[in-house]
Amino acid sequence: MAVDYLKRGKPEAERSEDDAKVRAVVEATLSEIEARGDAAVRELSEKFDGYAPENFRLNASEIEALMNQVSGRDMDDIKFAQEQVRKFAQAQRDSMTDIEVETLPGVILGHKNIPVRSVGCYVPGGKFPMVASAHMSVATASVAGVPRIIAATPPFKGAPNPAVIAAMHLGGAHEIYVLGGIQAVGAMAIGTETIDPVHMLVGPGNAFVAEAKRQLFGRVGIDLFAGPTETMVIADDTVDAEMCATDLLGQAEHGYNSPAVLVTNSRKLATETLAEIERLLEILPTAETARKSWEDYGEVILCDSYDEMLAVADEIASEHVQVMTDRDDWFLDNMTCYGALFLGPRTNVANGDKVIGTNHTLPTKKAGRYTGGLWVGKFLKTHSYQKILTDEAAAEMGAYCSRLCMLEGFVGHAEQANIRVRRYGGGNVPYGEAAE
Ligand SMILES: NC(=O)c1ccc[n+]([C@@H]2O[C@H](COP(=O)([O-])OP(=O)(O)OC[C@H]3O[C@@H](n4cnc5c(N)ncnc54)[C@H](O)[C@@H]3O)[C@@H](O)[C@H]2O)c1
Ligand SMILES: [Zn+2]
Repeated sequence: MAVDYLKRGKPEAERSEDDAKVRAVVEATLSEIEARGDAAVRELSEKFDGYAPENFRLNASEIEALMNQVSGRDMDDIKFAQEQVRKFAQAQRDSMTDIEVETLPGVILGHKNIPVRSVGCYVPGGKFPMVASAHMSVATASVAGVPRIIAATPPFKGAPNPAVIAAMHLGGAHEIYVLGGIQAVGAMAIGTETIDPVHMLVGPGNAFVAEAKRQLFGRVGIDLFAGPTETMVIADDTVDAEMCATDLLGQAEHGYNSPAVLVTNSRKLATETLAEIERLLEILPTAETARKSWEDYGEVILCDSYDEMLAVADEIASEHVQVMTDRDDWFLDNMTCYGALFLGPRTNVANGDKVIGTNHTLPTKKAGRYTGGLWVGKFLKTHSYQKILTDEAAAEMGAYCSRLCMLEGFVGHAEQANIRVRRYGGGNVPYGEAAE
């Protein structure tokens, strides 16, 4: 490919070194929680968040008091956003049907969608109190019909954040814990003296949270690998540098490690965007983190053609992909690896993050190659079942089954089939006489 990097981020080797450090911290911390439960959780919360109240779980009157601190306007905005998330989640839920089909006469196969019985929703809150993450996990779990929804978020500046707690409560959380990071996801998945373990963890978070979920996978289910935010802008000459720079920095501000990548076929747009980013970094109040992310992870990739832009974008598999070209729907039709697409200059990633109704918990670190984001379907387990209704079907399926079992040498398996051929088919077992 003839792509030209006008700006490159840190080399891959340095990125994997950072990952290895995080892996080691997470492993040690999870073992602590496993070994010492609540005591370890308390020490970790004190160490990382300077927070160690008598109870990490908020009681009903604490929740009410916090909700009372949220202004009417903020409350209405939170309700509006949750309504959009619920509407789309409900439409997606309605698209998933239980099925039952007769594949052969008398042979019935089906599947049922069953909600996970308990989930732990992590709502990030280290740098920013991420109110919207509560809609994405808690409200969506509630649309799925999860009977026990617990939610955790770190204290923000030393105390529970009223708007985040309000969103968790309105979203339908049954238990709310003010706990962050590895100790939050560890406690919810492993369980402690005071927290009943859940069956599945969901929600985004920083590198520590995402890695902790990854290490806990197997013991519990997880939604997906949703770590530090990534964004990509695919643009041509139909948009200007101010729009592209704004969209890149708008997501780079998440933290010190959020990749923002411009993929374009216009050298003019590429160079102007580089200059525009420098200009905006002088005035953006969150420039400190945005600049660090941009310097370490920002990239500007110049391509020769739209096909090449598509190939580069699929290879990177960015979490958010904002497309602003003369053929946005062509990208929708042809892109295969990404978290979510934001199509056309009127759309933007912040809409998706906060309000439009699609889920903002999305795959990072190339996880978009094998999964989409969190959605109502992730809270549902699809289980199959089968039944044979007639003697004829039992005998016919049994004959095939018996021979196929013996093909693999499974005599005990074959007997399961044979006994049914004898009882319901009235005939000889398929390998019967010869084998006896
Ligand atoms: N992929 C997605 O869908 C998505 C969506 C929204 C947000 N995000 C990401 O969520 C993240 C939020 O990060 P945040 O840090 O603001 O909040 P966070 O709640 O994820 O993490 C805060 C916690 O991290 C722990 N922590 C901090 N430094 C630590 C250290 N050195 N060792 C161990 N633990 C440590 C602390 O316990 C603290 O409570 C951002 O990276 C953002 O990009 C991702
Ligand atoms: Zn964002």
